[in-house]
This record gives sequence, C-alpha cells and structure tokens, in this order.
Amino acid sequence: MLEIKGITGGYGEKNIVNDVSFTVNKGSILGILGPNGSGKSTLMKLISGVLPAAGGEVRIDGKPMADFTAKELARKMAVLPQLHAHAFAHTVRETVSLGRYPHQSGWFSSWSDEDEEAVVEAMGLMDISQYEQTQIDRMSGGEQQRVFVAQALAQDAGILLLDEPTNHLDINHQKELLDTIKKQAIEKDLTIVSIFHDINLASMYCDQLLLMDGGGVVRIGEPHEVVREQDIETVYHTRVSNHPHPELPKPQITLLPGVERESSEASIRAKDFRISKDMVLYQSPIPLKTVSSAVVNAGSGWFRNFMNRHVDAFYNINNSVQEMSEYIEESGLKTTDTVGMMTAVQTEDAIIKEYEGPFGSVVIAVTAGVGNGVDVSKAVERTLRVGTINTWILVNGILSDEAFIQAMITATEAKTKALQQEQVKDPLTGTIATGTSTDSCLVAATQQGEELPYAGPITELGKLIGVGVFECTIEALKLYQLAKAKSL
Ligand SMILES: Nc1ncnc2c1ncn2[C@@H]1O[C@H](COP(=O)(O)OP(=O)(O)OP(=O)(O)O)[C@@H](O)[C@H]1O
Repeated sequence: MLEIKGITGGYGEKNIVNDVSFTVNKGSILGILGPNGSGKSTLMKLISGVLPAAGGEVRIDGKPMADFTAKELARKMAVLPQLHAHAFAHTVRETVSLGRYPHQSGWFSSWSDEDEEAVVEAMGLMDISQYEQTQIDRMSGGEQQRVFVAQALAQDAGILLLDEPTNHLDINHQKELLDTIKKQAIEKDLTIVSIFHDINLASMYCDQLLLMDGGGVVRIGEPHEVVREQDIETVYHTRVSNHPHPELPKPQITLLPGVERESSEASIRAKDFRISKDMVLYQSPIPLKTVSSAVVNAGSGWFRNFMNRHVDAFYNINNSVQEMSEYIEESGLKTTDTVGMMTAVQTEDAIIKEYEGPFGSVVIAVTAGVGNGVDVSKAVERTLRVGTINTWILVNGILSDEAFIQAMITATEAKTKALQQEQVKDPLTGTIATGTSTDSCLVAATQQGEELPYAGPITELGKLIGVGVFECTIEALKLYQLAKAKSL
C-alpha cells in the first residue's frame, strides 16, 4: 500500500507540487491526469524520492519512505521515467536485466534462476523476447517503451510508478500494455501509480483518478467522479463532451473541435422523399443525428440515407442484418451511411407529411401493416408473428439526448392512439392492438437551427409529433385496409 500525505516540493526553493494526499491499495491502479506543466512528473519524482520533499511524507506498507535504504526502496518500488536516453547502448536483454539490480549482491556476479525467470517473463509480457539481442537504439520509440516497461516489471517491486507508459505506442500496444499492467496489478497484488495524457485510457484502466492543476489536486476519486465535463473543460481549457463507454461503466470524453468547416444549411422536406414499390428512400444532403430501432445501423449515429424497404411477408428474418446490408450496397448506397428498415406493407402506401411549427418543421413518414396487431399488455400469451409499423420523425432543429428519447415516447403514444381510434384488434386476443410485434421507430435531426431540448406533448415539437404520427398512422392504416380488401 502506498500512502501520500500532504506531499509538497519542487525544484530549489520553488514548490511545484502543493499538499497532495492520496492512498493506493494493493491490487489497484491510480491514474494521474492534468495538463502540461501541472506537476504530474514532479509529483512522481517526489513519490519515488528522486526529488526531496519540502513537506509531507510517503509511506510504503505503513513505513515512512525515509526509513528504507536505497536498495530496499528499489526492491519495493519500480519507476518508469519519461526519458530513457541513458540506456541506449544496451541490448534489449541487458536493459531489461538492469531491472534486477536491486536483487543483486554484486553486479551480475550473483545472477540467479529467479533473476533469469523474471527477465524472461518480463520480456514475454511485453512481447519483446524476439528482439532480446537487438540494440535498443535500433528500435522504434514504441518498441523501446515496451523494453523499459519490461525493465520495470523485471524489478519485481510491489509498487510501480509509471510516467506515461503508453507514450509512442500504437492503439493495439497501448491496450496490450495496459491489459498486462492491470493483470499484473490483480494477480501480483501490485500498487500502481501512472501518469496518463489520454483521459479515456486512464478512465478505462484505473480504479482511481487524480486530476491535477497548478501543482494541486482538483479532484480525486473513481473515474465517474473525476471524468466530468465541467472539470475537464476548466482544467484543460477545452470543450469536451462526456459519454458512456459502450461496454464498461467508465466515462469517456470526446473533444469538441474549436474550428469546423461551416456545414451547408439543409432542410428536410417531404417532397424530397422517393417512394417506389421497392422502398421509401430519403437522402439527406447532410448527415442527420439519428436514434432508431432499425435493422441496419440501429442505435445512435449520424447518417445521410434512410431506407424503408419492402420485403415479402415470408421474408426470412434470421440473417436480416447481413442480407439488408447487402441490399443497401446493391442499391448503390454505403451501409456505413444508411439506416435500413423493412416492411411487408406496400411501400407505395407510405404516408409522408410535413408539419410546420414555430421552431421549424418536422417530417413524419409512416408505413403500417397490422395483420398481426399486438395488444402489448397481453403479448406474454403469444408466439412470434411478425407485423410492422415503421415510424420516422425527421426534425429540422437541434435535439438534445432527452428530446430524442421523448420524441420516441410521444410517437409511440400517438401510434397507439391511432390504432385505438381505428379499432385495430389483436387477432389472437380480440382486444385493441397497441402496435405490432416488430415495430420500428426512427428519430433524426439536422442539428441545425433552433435548440429543442424536449419533445414531450407539452412542447411545440412534441405537439407536432403527436398530431403528425397520429394522422399519418391513421391514413397509413386506411390504405393498408384498402389494399387488404382489394387483395381478397
Ligand atoms: N528540472 C526542473 N527544474 C525546474 N523546474 C522544473 C523542472 N522540471 C519541471 N519544472 C517545472 O515544473 C512544472 C511542472 O512540471 P512537470 O514536469 O511536473 O509537469 P507535468 O504535469 O508532468 O507536465 P507534462 O504533461 O508536460 O509532462 C513546470 O512549470 C516545469 O517548468
């Protein structure tokens, strides 16, 4: 365990680091973040004892650092410094072997099996065994970095101090190195303190983060307590947006550029939708921010093409994503830029209408097939039967995250009301259907024009979605009933 209590110090008379305290337990990683010159490396030097502290103390396993001899300390603590120019004349194996110096009684005279094993293991962990006889000045920056991390690992110390361990590494080697370090922390109960410039990597791999500015602590805690938009913006003087990691409960940030090419003004218009017997297609001149439950590119993203494709009622839904992706490409569109849905309804019966509001306008597009209407409150009783109402809401305006979600809720309520109005029944239960079993909804916005923070029925946007989806669904249902009657 490493305890830092009120550590203060710097170079000469000038204190760079002021009153920093934290504790890192065995098996865990603390990441130090902060802008250039905030004192991260100086803090590391104070912790390792390279710089004498002007105040405060460092305790290792409960004992003051001052009570350790230099060699005892080297067995307890391994340091990966920022610069390694001193070791450039050695081979990889020699450089890694230097990590064993604290375990020697005389220089290389007492090289033991344990030393050999530690060096071989460290080279293996850093994937550099094949270069063991290579002079390290002939290696790339990233390869050299892995050699020095191997040297620190070979030292077999309980505490690892790392100054930007991922410096020079490509993304795969960043991940490999941090995976290895994390694994070592867990399996060997290591205590690790590491400086990071990459906030997202630090958030993913560290148990605790320490955010520094001007030599002091701005915030310390778990990643969700430290990686906060406002603190990061204030400390780094840059605009960022915070978002969840797709797989882990570790917040991530995205930089927001200060300069952007002015994007051309664009407006979504109902007249620009193309309807054929094969599909409803809308191609936007600009990418639209989109949230949907489509077949291809469901979830959120930015897309230019929106396809609602007609398939026959017996379409095999098992490989639908791949088949639909191929169809999109065959249609001359890029899958990466297209949201794709399907319907067994005649796409020529799609209802597409434009609704004007005080903020701008909304285009609603609906295809409704209710041969297999479902009363959702009784869905538990049924087996799978496919039916589809596809509802698109395309907004000329800037939607917040809340507005995207509220727009979906408002649209769903309006759809359900339309089914009630038209007395559409669930054929299995005989009760009023609330939708079908595979309905899809899509909300997309230009993210230009007026800011629309909400889209519930109390808002101007919500009112248009409510009336628009209700009207379009009713018209689509009427056309569906007509088509059905004709085919009988
Ligand atoms: N050897 C030194 N002598 C005097 N001042 C120094 C020395 N090293 C660093 N400083 C000063 O201490 C301050 C903090 O530097 P430090 O290297 O600790 O920052 P850092 O947060 O690690 O920065 P970076 O992200 O750029 O690596 C800086 O203003 C720097 O000029």
